Amino acid sequence: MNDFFKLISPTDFVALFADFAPLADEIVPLGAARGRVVAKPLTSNEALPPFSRSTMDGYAVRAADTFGCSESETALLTVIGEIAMGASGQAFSLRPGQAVRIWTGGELPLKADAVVMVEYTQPFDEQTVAVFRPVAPGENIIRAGEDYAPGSIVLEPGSRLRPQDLGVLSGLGITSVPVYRQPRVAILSTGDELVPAEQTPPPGKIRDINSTSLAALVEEAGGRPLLHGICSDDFDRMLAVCTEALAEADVLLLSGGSSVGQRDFTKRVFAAMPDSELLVHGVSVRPGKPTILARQGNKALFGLPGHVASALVIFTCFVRPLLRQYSGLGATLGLRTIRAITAEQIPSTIGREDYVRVRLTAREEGQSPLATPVYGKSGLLSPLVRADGLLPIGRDVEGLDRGVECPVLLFP
Ligand SMILES: Nc1nc2c(c(=O)[nH]1)N[C@H]1C(S)=C(S)[C@@H](COP(=O)(O)OP(=O)(O)OC[C@H]3O[C@@H](n4cnc5c(N)ncnc54)[C@H](O)[C@@H]3O)O[C@H]1N2
Ligand code: MOO
Repeated sequence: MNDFFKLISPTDFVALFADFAPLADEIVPLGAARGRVVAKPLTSNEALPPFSRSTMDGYAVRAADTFGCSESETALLTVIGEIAMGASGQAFSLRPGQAVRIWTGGELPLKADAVVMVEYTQPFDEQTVAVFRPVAPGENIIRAGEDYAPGSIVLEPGSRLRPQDLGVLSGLGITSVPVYRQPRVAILSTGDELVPAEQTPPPGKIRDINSTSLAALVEEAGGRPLLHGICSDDFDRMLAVCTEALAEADVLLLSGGSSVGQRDFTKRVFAAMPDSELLVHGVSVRPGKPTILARQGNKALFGLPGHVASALVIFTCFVRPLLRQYSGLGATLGLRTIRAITAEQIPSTIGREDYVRVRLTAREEGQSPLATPVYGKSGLLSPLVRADGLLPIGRDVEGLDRGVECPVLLFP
């Protein structure tokens, strides 16, 4: 009996990733840090903003001087000067009854606690401005340190850097960041029927699809794909190519090249690699049952099913969480999930977790979208192209009725 049938559950599969350590950290400049994952706490050494600033064009005032003023009873304030943009406001200190002309973003003068918008003022004479709407203390200003106080933690380890995060770091003068190294993922397609996508396949051959879709999936998940092309179904050749590819990588993805009996072939290649250990040979999911996982120290080797849709689903459910584990994000799917309603009855077989490809149709506002299954053999990609996400149906569930609520994992 071939040991395809020693199936591991998807949960047990993902649990294995806890034994893979996140990769070491490295320092990268801010310009190259988008999407990278922070490896150490980032703390502000200074206040942001560094000084109290006006958020409007107008007059910096002592708010109390404007209390009770109105259109019929204006407050008359003496204008003692103007703070040019980029000049320090500390050149002025307001005494009661005084104001200073200020622009959006300018540093407040000493003793000022609010800004009156220019629209609510009128010049009275050369040195006096009439204010006809009162302001409260703190109005129209951002206080020093209101964004971040000195010593506060700005980003915790495990944060994936988004544009707004990078903006804050640059505001604080943190121009390089410690981040986890990106996992390097060697991608190898195998099968004597495959030719590179640039070539016109002769009869009996097809173009390599998996290399391209897997490389894009790796990039999207924050890894760095290393393409190794196509390898023929030859044990010695494959052992040499896999060994060489893994030497430069953290993960090896080997897709196809081995139906049933020949699956042992991938297993034998992985087993023959120095210091390797076989962890999984078959997982109870559909599509993608004939999946192999081996490790070599902290490196992982995946034997992915050759069928194009199966390879994609297995990447999403298993390779992606491992890449996240290496990147410091934890072994999670990292996909957005939404609640949807099944548009029709969806059958499923007991014993295997089904990942049904579904298309979502919006309904009226406030209502969950409808999930319609897009059926198709796992050798076809068009169902995945038409689908918006995957609807997991548990191992012990026989199927879903029409009209039931279900979670849908959205494709990234
Ligand atoms: N008698 C049985 N046959 C098969 C079984 C089974 O249990 N008994 N399992 C089926 C299932 S399920 C899957 S999934 C596949 C597993 O396929 P392999 O991983 O062994 O890979 P291949 O046989 O090489 O490929 C299958 C299919 O995919 C095409 N392929 C492979 N690589 C690529 C690529 N890079 N780009 C495009 N297409 C690729 C290949 O030409 C085959 O058509 O086995 C079933 N068979
Ligand atoms: O398990 Mo296969 O991956 O159904 O096509």
